[in-house]
Amino acid sequence: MSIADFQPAIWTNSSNSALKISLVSDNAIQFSPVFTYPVYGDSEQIFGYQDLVIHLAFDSITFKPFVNVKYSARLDEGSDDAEGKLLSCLPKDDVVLKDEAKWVDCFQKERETYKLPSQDCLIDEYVLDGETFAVYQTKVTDPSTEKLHRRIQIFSLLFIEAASYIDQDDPNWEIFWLFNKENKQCIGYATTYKLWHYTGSADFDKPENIKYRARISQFIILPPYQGKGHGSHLYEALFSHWIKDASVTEVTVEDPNENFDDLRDRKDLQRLYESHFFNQMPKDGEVSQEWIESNRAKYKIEKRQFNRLVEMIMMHTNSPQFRLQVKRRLYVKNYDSLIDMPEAERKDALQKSFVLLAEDYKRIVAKCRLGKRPTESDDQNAGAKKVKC
Ligand SMILES: CC(=O)SCCNC(=O)CCNC(=O)[C@H](O)C(C)(C)COP(=O)(O)OP(=O)(O)OC[C@H]1O[C@@H](n2cnc3c(N)ncnc32)[C@H](O)[C@@H]1OP(=O)(O)O
Repeated sequence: MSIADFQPAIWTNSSNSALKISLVSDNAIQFSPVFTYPVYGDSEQIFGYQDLVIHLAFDSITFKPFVNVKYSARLDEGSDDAEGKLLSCLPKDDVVLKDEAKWVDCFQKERETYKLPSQDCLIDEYVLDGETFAVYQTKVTDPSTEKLHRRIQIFSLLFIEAASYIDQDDPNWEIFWLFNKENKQCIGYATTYKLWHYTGSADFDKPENIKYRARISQFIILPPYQGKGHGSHLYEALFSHWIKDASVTEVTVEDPNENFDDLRDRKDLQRLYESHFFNQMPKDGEVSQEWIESNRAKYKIEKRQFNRLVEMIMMHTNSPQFRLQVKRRLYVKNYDSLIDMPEAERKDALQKSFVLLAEDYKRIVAKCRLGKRPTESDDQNAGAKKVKC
């Protein structure tokens, strides 16, 4: 060994690059994780190996897991346990290690008896590119999907920031599953929870009137199936389901990221457009918070989101009150930081936030089918930087 062989850098691997995930059907589709810190720690590094590759493969139907860790050299002392750390996030005694033929044999046997959840759990179906996809709702404890959830939940850790495993024994957790109905492949899933919503003593005294906020916790479309409209369909299926459920007062989302926010904005706006809400908006003057409150309940959209949607509609319909409506809300929201500023500085800060927000709204509206074709300038705005207010 030369001196260079003892330098820590050559024994240090990025866990995001080393981990290769595959979904296997007739062929294998390989992709990389976005986050590995829940598995390998905050630095997302694995020490003690050269040329480290960690193969984590799943059968695309049963999700039977397979792990094979390969490297050209490993330090005898002080190296991380690349395999053990990954196994601790996968269901115990379920993973096939190294023996690929055994793994293929196992999942092929499982496939023979593998079933989708029962028809009672079916809440929606749609056809995309000639194939039928179905959304099923099950409790996390449901025996029909419990095993699948234990296997697939690592995708939440690897693709959703700050995700952690949900309590597998708490039946209040529900999962909305998206499957390709023809080949039984799981396309994605959303974990959800209903939180009790106190709506006053009258309802409180009658258990049959107890209300809930439905919260989307983890929402994922598996990487090979993204960008085809499945996320939009799954979100719409969840929302339609809760609109019909009288016990649900509103739909909330836990810690959405930018991509999810985009999808949610587009779908919420489209739904309001299709229910002719745009025509019901007050034509003149500011849209009052009382009006917003009385209308948002009907659509089960949470307050901040509904305010933003109302503003997007005002912009889209060229309401002369759009600017004032946005600035009023931003002023109230940022009151503590704005109040101590000199007036000119305050106006400038509000104007800058308004311009950024309006650009963002244009970008979102341009992606929706709201009865007019997107213009060339909409397309240019589509690349605008995203700022959430
Ligand atoms: C609450 C939370 O969990 S927040 C975390 C959200 N989850 C994640 O970030 C995990 C990783 N990412 C994902 O799971 C997915 O990418 C999601 C959930 C964010 C989006 O799901 P997708 O199925 O990719 O969404 P969908 O396909 O409906 O829309 C995404 C894009 O595809 C476009 N699209 C929709 N249908 C089609 C189609 N038929 N052909 C081509 N493009 C399409 C949409 O216009 C959209 O475009 P954009 O990227 O410019 O906004």
